[in-house]
Amino acid sequence: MGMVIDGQWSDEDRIIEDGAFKRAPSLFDLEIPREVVNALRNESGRYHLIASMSCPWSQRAILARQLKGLVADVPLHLAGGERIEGYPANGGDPWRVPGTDRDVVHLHELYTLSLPDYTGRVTVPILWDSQTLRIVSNESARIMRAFDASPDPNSLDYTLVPDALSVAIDRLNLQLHDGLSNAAYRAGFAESQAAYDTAVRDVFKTLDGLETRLASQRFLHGPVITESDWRLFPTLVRFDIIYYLFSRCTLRRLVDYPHLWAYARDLFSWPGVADTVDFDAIRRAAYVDHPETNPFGILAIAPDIDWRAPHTRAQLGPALVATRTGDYRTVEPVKRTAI
Ligand SMILES: N[C@@H](CCC(=O)N[C@@H](CS)C(=O)NCC(=O)O)C(=O)O
Repeated sequence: MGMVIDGQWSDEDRIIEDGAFKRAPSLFDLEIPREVVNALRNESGRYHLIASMSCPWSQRAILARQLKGLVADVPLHLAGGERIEGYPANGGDPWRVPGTDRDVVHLHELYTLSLPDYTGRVTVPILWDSQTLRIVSNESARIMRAFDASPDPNSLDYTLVPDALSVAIDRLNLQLHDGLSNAAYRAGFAESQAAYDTAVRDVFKTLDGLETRLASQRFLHGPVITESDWRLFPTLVRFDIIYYLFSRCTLRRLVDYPHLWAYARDLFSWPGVADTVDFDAIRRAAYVDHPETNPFGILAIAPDIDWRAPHTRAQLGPALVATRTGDYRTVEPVKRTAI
């Protein structure tokens, strides 16, 4: 896939160790300061989200932007297309860097504009400051938290990380990352049987645990929807179309888990959420953009499943959100504008 070393693009990769895929830490991974959180709305148009519809980590940021009503204030730019020198910024065409009169073709140029001697991977999502011309963050978890912390003046101002649940949310997020969301990539990119075996075991152990958990409660932490749910959702969306086959997670499909599958459709039906899902982009990026694992670029047919089928989860109780003052309210859906 390639990376940037001392400010220069290199086709070298440092992501496999002993046959196992190791996700590199994000370099721009500091807590996003309060001034930035406040400026997201107060200085509308200053911060830009660069993301890809195929990428689950990007989808987390896109979801938070959508759910927290930041669509008009934080413009979204979609990167994607054939990976030559990593992600193209605009499908291979020139792309004007927000805040400059400079055009770039590859996303790595944004990284080196921000940090000329950058060494690391060139990943999405990116939160870009068009005033200082710096990457504020390239870590979806940080971006989600910053978007969540921005009070929404046009809707019920709820938080996805209520104080009373924050420890449980952090703990579960970590388990879901290690045991499922990242494990699906460990399975897919494994270069040894042992690495694959470990990863795929983690994936299904985690899915089995989620199925039990969601049999008796509407969301991961009970009746209230939280960040953990929205971090899990992009992984579930991708399961049957890419992780099952492309990543060889072939023990079971999402649709084989009745509670988890209904839960995923419940989240999909949330206002604005379907707009964050591009099934075709997800499939194409996996099958066509990875010639090392799929040399003929043959696009597997999409499974015949209906994400809009009724989900019946309301029988477990109403969906609640947590206000910043700590009480719970039933959700009044707000129709969000398209992304
Ligand atoms: N820790 C990052 C991971 C982001 C990430 O790995 N994104 C993938 C796309 S799904 C990427 O940009 N990969 C390109 C590469 O590693 O070269 C986050 O959650 O924001």
